[in-house]
Amino acid sequence: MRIALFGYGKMGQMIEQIARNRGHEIVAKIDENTQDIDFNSMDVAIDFSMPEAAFGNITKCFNNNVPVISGTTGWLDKYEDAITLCNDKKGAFIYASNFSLGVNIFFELNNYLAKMMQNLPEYKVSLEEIHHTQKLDAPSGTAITLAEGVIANSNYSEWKLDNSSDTILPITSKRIGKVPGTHTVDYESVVDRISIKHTAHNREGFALGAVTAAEWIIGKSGVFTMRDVLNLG
Ligand SMILES: NC(=O)C1=CN([C@@H]2O[C@H](COP(=O)(O)OP(=O)(O)OC[C@H]3O[C@@H](n4cnc5c(N)ncnc54)[C@H](O)[C@@H]3O)[C@@H](O)[C@H]2O)C=CC1
Ligand SMILES: O=C(O)C1=N[C@H](C(=O)O)C[C@H](O)C1
Repeated sequence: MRIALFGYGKMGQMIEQIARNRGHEIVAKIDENTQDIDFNSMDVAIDFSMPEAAFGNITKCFNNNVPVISGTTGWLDKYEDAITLCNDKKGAFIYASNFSLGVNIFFELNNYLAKMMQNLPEYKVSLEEIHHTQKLDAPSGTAITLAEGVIANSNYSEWKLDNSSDTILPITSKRIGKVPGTHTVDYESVVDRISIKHTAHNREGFALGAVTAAEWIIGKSGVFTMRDVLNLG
């Protein structure tokens, strides 16, 4: 498979390593200075760039009939526009706030736990995410997906950073050293606490998930998620 990397930072470099080990070819490494892009040279694009760059990169790929795997976070105000364009162009698209197998299982667990806790108002929910100090967006995309999972299965109506009430689900973001990504969901009552936590030890899981998604999307058209790729039901 001929892969073009949109963004060749920490994640782009990790994806290159995993993709080569799986027998794929990296045909382009695109960054903010790239002038000419040969879209005919690629079978699939993987975008791990920056919040302000992601939508433009995705748009160019759809306009050139290239399937897109999108891992960049912090651009979701334009997500619906990306879906519309993908459908108009009969393209293929997967966005995931987190491509790792472990986090996608964690998402399922989070939804299940939220359903079980739905009618137990004595438990207050809160989310915490910890990442490295170079991270540009807060809260993390993963924390937003977790919050959306809780909200869909509870009486909370919205999430906010560092702000809570009976209807506002609080998210706390911490930036510490080189932490690859740690997410915790807490249910706290006066008598006890239930916590679920995912800790990434490195970036390999994110990169492997993105390459697996790229392998999976070849030959398909439509908008998909990691639930489809991982067959999580
Ligand atoms: N969905 C997931 O599983 C994961 C998502 N991420 C997200 O991926 C993104 C990238 O993360 P890192 O690699 O750690 O960041 P990074 O800062 O190390 O790399 C970003 C790269 O994007 C490049 N870039 C800037 N403008 C560009 C443009 N117009 N086109 C192409 N490239 C451009 C920069 O030159 C830089 O090298 C972030 O949004 C992060 O939150 C990170 C890890 C996992
Ligand atoms: O920027 C990162 O590093 C990460 N970003 C993603 C996010 O915002 O959730 C995924 C992962 O936690 C690492």
